[in-house]
Amino acid sequence: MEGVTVKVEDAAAAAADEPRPIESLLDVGTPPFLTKTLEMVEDSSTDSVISWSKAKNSFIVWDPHRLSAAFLPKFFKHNNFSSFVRQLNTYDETGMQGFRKVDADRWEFANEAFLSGKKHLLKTIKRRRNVMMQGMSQQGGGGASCTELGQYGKEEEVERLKRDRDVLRAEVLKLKQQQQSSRERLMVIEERIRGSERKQQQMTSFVAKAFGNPLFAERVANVIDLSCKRCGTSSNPITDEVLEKQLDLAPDQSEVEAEIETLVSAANVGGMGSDLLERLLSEDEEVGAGDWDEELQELVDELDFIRWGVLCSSCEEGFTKGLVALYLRLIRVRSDFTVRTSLDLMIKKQDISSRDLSTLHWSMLVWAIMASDFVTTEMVEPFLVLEIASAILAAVVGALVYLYAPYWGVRHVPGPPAMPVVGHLPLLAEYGPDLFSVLAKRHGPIFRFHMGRQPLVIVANAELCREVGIKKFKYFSNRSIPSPIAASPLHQKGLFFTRDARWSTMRNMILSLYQPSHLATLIPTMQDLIASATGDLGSNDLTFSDISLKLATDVIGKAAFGVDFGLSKPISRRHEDGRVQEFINQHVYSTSQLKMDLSGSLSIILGVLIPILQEPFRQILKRIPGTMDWKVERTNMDLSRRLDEIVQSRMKEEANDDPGSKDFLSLILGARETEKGANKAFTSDYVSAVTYEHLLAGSSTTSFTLSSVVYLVAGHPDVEKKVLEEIDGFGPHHQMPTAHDLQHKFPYLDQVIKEAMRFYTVSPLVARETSAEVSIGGYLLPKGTWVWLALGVLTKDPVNFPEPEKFRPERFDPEGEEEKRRHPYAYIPFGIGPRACIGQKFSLQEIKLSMIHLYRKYVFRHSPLMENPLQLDYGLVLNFRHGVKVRAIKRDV
Ligand code: HEM
Repeated sequence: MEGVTVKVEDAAAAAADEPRPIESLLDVGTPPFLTKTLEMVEDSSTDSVISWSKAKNSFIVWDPHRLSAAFLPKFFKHNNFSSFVRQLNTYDETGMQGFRKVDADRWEFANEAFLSGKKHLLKTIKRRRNVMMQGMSQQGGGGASCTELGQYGKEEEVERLKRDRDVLRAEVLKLKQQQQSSRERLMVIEERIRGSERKQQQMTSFVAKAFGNPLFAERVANVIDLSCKRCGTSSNPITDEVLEKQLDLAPDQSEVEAEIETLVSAANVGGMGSDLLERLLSEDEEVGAGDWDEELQELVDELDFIRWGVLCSSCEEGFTKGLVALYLRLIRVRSDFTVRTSLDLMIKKQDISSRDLSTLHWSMLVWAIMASDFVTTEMVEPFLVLEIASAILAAVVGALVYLYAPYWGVRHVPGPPAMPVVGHLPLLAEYGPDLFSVLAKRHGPIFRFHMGRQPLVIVANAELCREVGIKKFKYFSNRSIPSPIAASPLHQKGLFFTRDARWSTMRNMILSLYQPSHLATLIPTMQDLIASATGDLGSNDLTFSDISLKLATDVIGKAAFGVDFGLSKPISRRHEDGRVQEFINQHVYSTSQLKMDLSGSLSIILGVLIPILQEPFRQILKRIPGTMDWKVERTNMDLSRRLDEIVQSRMKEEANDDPGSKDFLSLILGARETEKGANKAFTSDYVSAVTYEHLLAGSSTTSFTLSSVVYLVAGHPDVEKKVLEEIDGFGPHHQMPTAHDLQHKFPYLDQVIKEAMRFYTVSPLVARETSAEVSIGGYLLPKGTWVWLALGVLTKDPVNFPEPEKFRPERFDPEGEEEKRRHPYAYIPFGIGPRACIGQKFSLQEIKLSMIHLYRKYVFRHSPLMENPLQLDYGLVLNFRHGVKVRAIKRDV
């Protein structure tokens, strides 16, 4: 650190900031207080209250109360007599210019310079120098004062001390701030020095290597004979003595340090140079041409070795050789900042001003050596090989750190050994969704699963789910964003993936649209669509899951957008235009890309394996026609455009006060205007995304659930019998149930639906992400950990669901023992806590209505074309791989 000086950037400003002694703050010329007091005493109208003594060399306060009430406010803007006395007291009564309390029995004060008609003398009266010390001694009872320490004195002292304390506090604060900023500056400088030292070490080790090479040494020896080839001038002033120094091959640490010391002190001669060096060293500061005058020249002269480099300045060749000699010399002395300074100087002198100095700094070494006669490529090669090898090593270490960093934070959580890059994905391919039950059995209720590089902490226990979803919700209020979604802004802007404050504003607003009263108004629309979809199922084998998907899409299309997609109508009755069909095609394509395995687009796969590559690759691939990324991008763009069109035209309708249809979109646009803060959160792109999300979240989940009910009931005649009894028992088949009926008159359907959702949990994993470090199940999870709740494991746990592989709706009978015994959060197919599914009631209403319609007309049997056991696809939600194939048998009723 020796020889390093800290530059004061702005002396004036710094001086202004400097703390000043309290005395100087008090030294303010003739105090207004004295002037006003004199005025008050002089004023003959106040004589009954305050007046001169007979001798006119002291004044007497005859009536302190009246003085406080009538005159102090007028002259001093307060009515506090004690304050007035205190002010007098701040003028040193023991000094020549002080106030004395003349008479112990009355308020009479005197001062040599406080005389009638002698206003000009007032400025000679000075305030006491050390008010605080005086105050303290008074407190201790010592010292004389003009104030009697009675009623006024003590209060007075307290007030004064308070004020003094405040002044001191402000001073201390200021000093602290200055100390802090000095400390910060020091840290910056230390960091720079460390950086310089690092570079110097690298350079030294290179030079040591170069000089260790006999060929190099030999070439250096030739320096003596070198002369400039072009102009013939002897460019080499290097004497034997200098050469000896240069060939001192193993630079001794202490010698090098000594050289640096010499250099720095040379630069500092007479206080000159150090500031300049500082400024040259500073990366933030540009040194203008005007700064390069005498001072610099002096510095150059002192750093005499620089002359070696510029001796042959008559031609470029000479310059190059001189430069190389200089450079080698400079890097040997390990003074990096000197190298910079000198190079800058050299370049300035040779007028190569346009070069980028910072780039030059490193490349200069290689360039200079290659361009010179001193060094051959063979000499440099080992150095380059070393460089390349270190670069490769650094890259490998970097890659390993990148790949394993997320794992490191959760390494204590148990889990099976993970393969590099792909993690546990091969296990998922082998076991399918059952994998998590298998892992829970092996590793307990909380374990690690690596989706590619990303570790997930899987929670497979009802109580822990309650902890994550409800008790510690504030740490888990957001969802982690998986790779397929990270690639799609359209999907990210829905409620599902929005975060923090925006999420809560959006959620509160949407929730208000899901009031039971609004859901009840949707019943007739749902019934129309269901009747149309299930009107004629024929008697052939059919893929029921396709029918239910069309139906669910139509229902949600109508409820969300007010658009009749008409997918479930017979083709002859569809009045769809090409645009609707195109929209649906795009929707289906976009949805089918959201897979969690390795079958998505290349950028999505990369997102799973090496997330850092996902976005760059997506950007490239989406521009290459024919790639899956290109198709996804186009589809999503088209989809967004169409959604925007729908939103824009609906906005216009709203603006025109056109009542239109009261679908979700209209309601949300209306609420946007009325609810506080909603307009900000719900910009039109978010409105599009949330509306579209309904289509996404509402269609495949509902359709999957309805299909699994039909599939499971078809395989369980006893259940089917009870279902039919309940539906038939409700009333004549033309009687449509109301919202109230749906809630209270179909208890067995409730149980069947619940059991089907338990049997095939459409969303077996629910995602969360920690927003701060938090402990779950005894494991401390760092901020940003992906924590997923394994709803699918809970529903297959025999502790909560005995004989879980059996389809038995009665286990949900509210009167049954099993239901009563079960942990309240063992069955959560719609999620848990404030982030649970928003569409739960909507979809249950739709499923129940569909069942009533279907089973009034048909019963179903498994088609022989149906595989056994049923195969599932594992995407963002579960799907039937080959669909649910059944045969509809018309009921004879
Ligand atoms: C059987 C049908 C459905 C099932 C099984 C289901 C399941 C789920 C699950 C498990 C979650 C995550 C909950 C959590 O993280 O705790 C969720 C969230 C969500 N669901 Fe559903 N869902 C269904 C139908 C619907 C429908 C019909 C809609 C729309 C009308 C919908 C809209 C949403 C939305 C917007 C969220 C995100 C809520 C938020 O983050 O605040 N879902 N759903």
